[in-house]
Amino acid sequence: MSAQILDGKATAAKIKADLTARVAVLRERGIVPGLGTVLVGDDPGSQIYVAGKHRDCAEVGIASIRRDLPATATQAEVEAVVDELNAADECTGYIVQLPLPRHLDTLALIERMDPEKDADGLHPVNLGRLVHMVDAPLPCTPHGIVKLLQAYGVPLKGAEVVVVGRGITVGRSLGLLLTRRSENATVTLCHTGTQDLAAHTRRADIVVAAAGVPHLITASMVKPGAAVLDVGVSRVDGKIAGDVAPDVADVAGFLTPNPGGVGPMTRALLLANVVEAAEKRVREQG
Ligand SMILES: Nc1nc(=O)c2c([nH]1)NC[C@@H]1CN(c3ccc(C(=O)N[C@@H](CCC(=O)O)C(=O)O)cc3)C=[N+]21
Repeated sequence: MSAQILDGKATAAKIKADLTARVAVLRERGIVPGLGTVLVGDDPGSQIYVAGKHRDCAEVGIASIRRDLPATATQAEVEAVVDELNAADECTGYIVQLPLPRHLDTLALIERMDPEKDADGLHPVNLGRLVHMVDAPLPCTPHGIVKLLQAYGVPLKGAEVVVVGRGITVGRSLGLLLTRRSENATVTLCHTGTQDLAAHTRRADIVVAAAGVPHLITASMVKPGAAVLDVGVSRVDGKIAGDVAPDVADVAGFLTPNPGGVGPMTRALLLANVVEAAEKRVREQG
């Protein structure tokens, strides 16, 4: 038996086609959505991701605004760029690429962003809005995971979901999305302090591996037929290694490829946040 592939690339392409149409409507009204990226330093992985985001923008008609700073940039220098993008009308949403060099205060920079321009959905105000269940830009990877499961008809209502990894960008916020009334899943959040990880994952209908530990999830840890989503992006010997071991394909019912799974969905939902911010601006300013 082999798992059905949860094709993130194909699902992201459909989302981007819908966004392209919405951007065209905005452009007819004289509004051009613009995505800004703030990249500090020269980490090769981050360079590739940022380049990919600008390629996606070009594909759907979103304007690109790039701000690249050297690894030696001071807190004040990055803050000045954040202030500039907060004020820039042509920038409807932006991200500060993570991780930042260690001498910078990441939370202080995210808090300084205009929450209405937070394309990552990671500003404390927007995470708070998510807790309160009011409208806000959603964190892109968790949102992409929910959209991908829905696209393949994987049932969420009543499902037992085990999320592995408690990072802000994925694990911690995914539980908030999946436990909304509209999704109604039951979520267990596992982390490095979890006593018996396999005992949890074996009970799960859906396993989301977002720990950043290569091949952490193996076949013996997965219930036959379960959906397994691989969020890991470790680099081992220059190749991307996910959190899910290849033999999981023999027991899982649904599986994301990696690359080609969660990554492209993350990028598509980032664009969605930018388009939605532009549409919201139109609604509010007429
Ligand atoms: N402020 C911020 N927001 C982010 O969303 C953010 C970030 N910082 N820092 C780094 C992580 C990582 N991340 C990825 C997104 C897409 C792919 C992706 O599309 N990967 C391709 C493969 C690309 C390749 O070959 O490297 C795929 O999975 O098919 C990967 C990784 C977003 N992140």
